[in-house]
Formats: sequence, C-alpha cells, structure tokens
Amino acid sequence: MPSITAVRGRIVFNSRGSKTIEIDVVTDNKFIGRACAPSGASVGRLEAQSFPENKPEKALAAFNTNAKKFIGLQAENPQAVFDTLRSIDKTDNYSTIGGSVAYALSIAAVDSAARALNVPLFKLLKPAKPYKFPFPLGNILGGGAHAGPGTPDIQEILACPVGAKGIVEALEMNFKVHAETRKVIESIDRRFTYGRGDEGAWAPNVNNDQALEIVEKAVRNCGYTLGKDMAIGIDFASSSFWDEKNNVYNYARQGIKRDTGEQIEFASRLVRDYKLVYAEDPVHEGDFESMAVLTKKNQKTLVTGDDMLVTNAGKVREAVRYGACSGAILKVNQAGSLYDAIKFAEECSKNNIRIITSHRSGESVDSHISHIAIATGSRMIKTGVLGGERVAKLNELVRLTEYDLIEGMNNT
Ligand SMILES: C=C(OP(=O)(O)O)C(=O)O
Ligand SMILES: [Mg+2]
Repeated sequence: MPSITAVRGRIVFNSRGSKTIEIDVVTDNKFIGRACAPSGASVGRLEAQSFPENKPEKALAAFNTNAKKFIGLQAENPQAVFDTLRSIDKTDNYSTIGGSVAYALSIAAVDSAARALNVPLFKLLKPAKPYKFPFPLGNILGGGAHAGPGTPDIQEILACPVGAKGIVEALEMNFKVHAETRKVIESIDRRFTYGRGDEGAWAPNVNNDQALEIVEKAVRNCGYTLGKDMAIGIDFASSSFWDEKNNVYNYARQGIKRDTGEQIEFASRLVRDYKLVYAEDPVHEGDFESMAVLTKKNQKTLVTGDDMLVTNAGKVREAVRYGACSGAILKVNQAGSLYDAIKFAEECSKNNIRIITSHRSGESVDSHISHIAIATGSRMIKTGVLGGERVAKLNELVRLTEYDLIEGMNNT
C-alpha cells in the first residue's frame, strides 16, 4: 500500500486572486498528488475555518511545524490523515491548523495514492460499482455575494439538464442556455457589458423576478421544454440577506423585505412557477423548521441545505429530526478533511438525502471534486459554468467517460 514519503505546502492564489494553501504529497518517493484549497464568499457560520486567525501564512506555518507527522501514513486511507490532523488540532472547526490544510493535505494524499495504484481517484474512494455521472448544475445568472450592486439578491439561478442522456450532452445543454441567456439580457438591456460573477454566471442589472424570467426565456429559446429537457434550480443563499435583528429577509437590491412566512410562500411560488428541480438554502442556516415546511411542501424539488448543513454529519442528523432537507451540499472544505466529508456523505445516504457535490466561488483548477461526486453517488455537481477553474472540473468529468466504468446519469 502506498505510504507517504514527503509532503510540501505552499501559498498560491485562487480565482479571486486571494492567497490559499496548496499541498503536494509524495508516496513511495515518486508519486506526487497535489490539491489546492478553495474558499467561499457566502460562508456558513459553522464551516471549518480556512486559516488560523484568517492568515494563510499561519496555516502554512502550522502545517510546516507538523509536516513530519504525516510521513509514513497510508496515503489511500483518509481516516489515517484525519486522525493525525485531529491529534494536532482538537478544535471543532480546524482553527489551529486551518481547514485549508485539512482539505489540501487529505485530498493530495488520496491523489498520490491513486497515482501510485494507477486507478482513477473515484475508484480508490469507492471500489465497487455502480458509478453514475452527476447532473451538472450550470450557474447561468446570479448576484448576491458573487457579484456587485444592481445584480439580483438571489445568488444563483442554475440550469439542470434533466433530459441529458450523458455528461457531454449535459454540458453542451448548459453552455447553450448560458449563451442564449446573454442574448436575452442584451435584448432588454442594450448596454449590458457581459459582466459575470465569480463562477461565470451572467451578472446583469436586473431584479430577482426579471432574472428568473430571463433564464426561463433562454431555456425556451433553446428549444427545451422546461422541466423535461432542461430544469431550473436556485441557490437563494438566503443567510446572506437574512436580517437577524429584524427577522426579515432583506432583498435590498429589489427593495423588498419578507418575513419567514412570506419567504416560505415566495420560495414555494418560485418552485411552482418555474418547476424548480432544486432549491438551495431557501431559508437561513438556523431555520430547520421552515426548511422542513418547504421540504414537505415541495416533494418533487431537492430542497437542499448548504450553509444549513455545512457538510457536517451532526447537522444532517439534526435536519433528519426536523424532516428538513431532501438534498445536501457536500463541500469538502466546509467540513475540513476528506474523511469528515465522507462521513457526511454516508449520513446523507443512510437518510435518503441526495448529495450535491460543490465547488466554492473562489477556486483553482483542482478537479478532485469531479471524482468525489462520483464516489459519493452525488445526484448533481455544482461547478459554476465558464472560466478555466470551473471548466477544469467539467472537463475532468468528460475525461472520466474514457474509463467505461461510469454508466449514465444519476437519476436515483
Ligand atoms: C458555491 C457557493 O458559494 P460560496 O463558495 O461563495 O459559498 C454556494 O453558496 O453554494
Ligand atoms: Mg450555496
């Protein structure tokens, strides 16, 4: 079994130009695995903390101080890396060593093991079939924390090519809707500058209602039947506009405030009007009760927790007690290490909650999440849409078609 013979960490830059941690893990003196920690803009309160005291330099220093402890571990075993990380950092949120180190080290380790064993990473994480491709959620138009003033309060309007027979067709469908959306925006705003948010979604000067109408029109212009060929999803990211002091959702860019009941009504109306296949964080991260109402009311929609679940198995158990969430976002860096994320995925699967593996808005060309999505049986994957760091994950999915191990799209 491949054993770790060297590790090396460094500070590099992510797609927003911010510093982050990248780690190389060498097994058996020659197989180099590499991973780079992403970072979020709309961050759940209970996520792992990327860097001690928010300083990447402190994360690197903490890693360097402890680097020798990882030598000799079995690289293919995420629990071995987790146990060692936990012997160094006993905090709930990896604030001593940094979630960025936990992420990069744990993924670089399995990456190097996969290279040493000459197997694709997804197969190392899950030795047995079935393997299915996740539906790619394409971020078509958005705003919130990912774009500037004038854009919608809603963070992401997503395309989900539910009628696609394979991953390549699915990607082509998303890119087609993205391109068509630009034309629809131009037809109503001749001065549209083609501005895009952090994940490649168009970021026009329109309100939430107009944004949804635009994407719906683009879907129809492409010749797709809404809900049959191409469906729409939304990441509300509503914690980012929840006004805790006044107990209202403050859609400041549109000048509308909604109390909890009105927010539930609003989200349910959008599910109905746009046949939403997917609704992420429609209520703020602490409101499991309202999430349960929405989950029960909208059974054909994946009512999904991101900030609410923060890739934490304990939070899944809490959601299950309420009957909240039919879908769960899996972001390894929210959890910290790969092992934490695997435990989360197991808890979701046990409780029949569908997994949606996700990138972060601040990314690199690291494409491991494509393998993690397949290994965890994810129904969907979120990787934004255009931009090198987004397409890197999508192209990795395309490459994985060459293994002839993965059969069709994950409809289950
Ligand atoms: C990917 C997301 O954004 P961020 O990385 O900014 O949390 C999200 O909210 O789902
Ligand atoms: Mg989200």
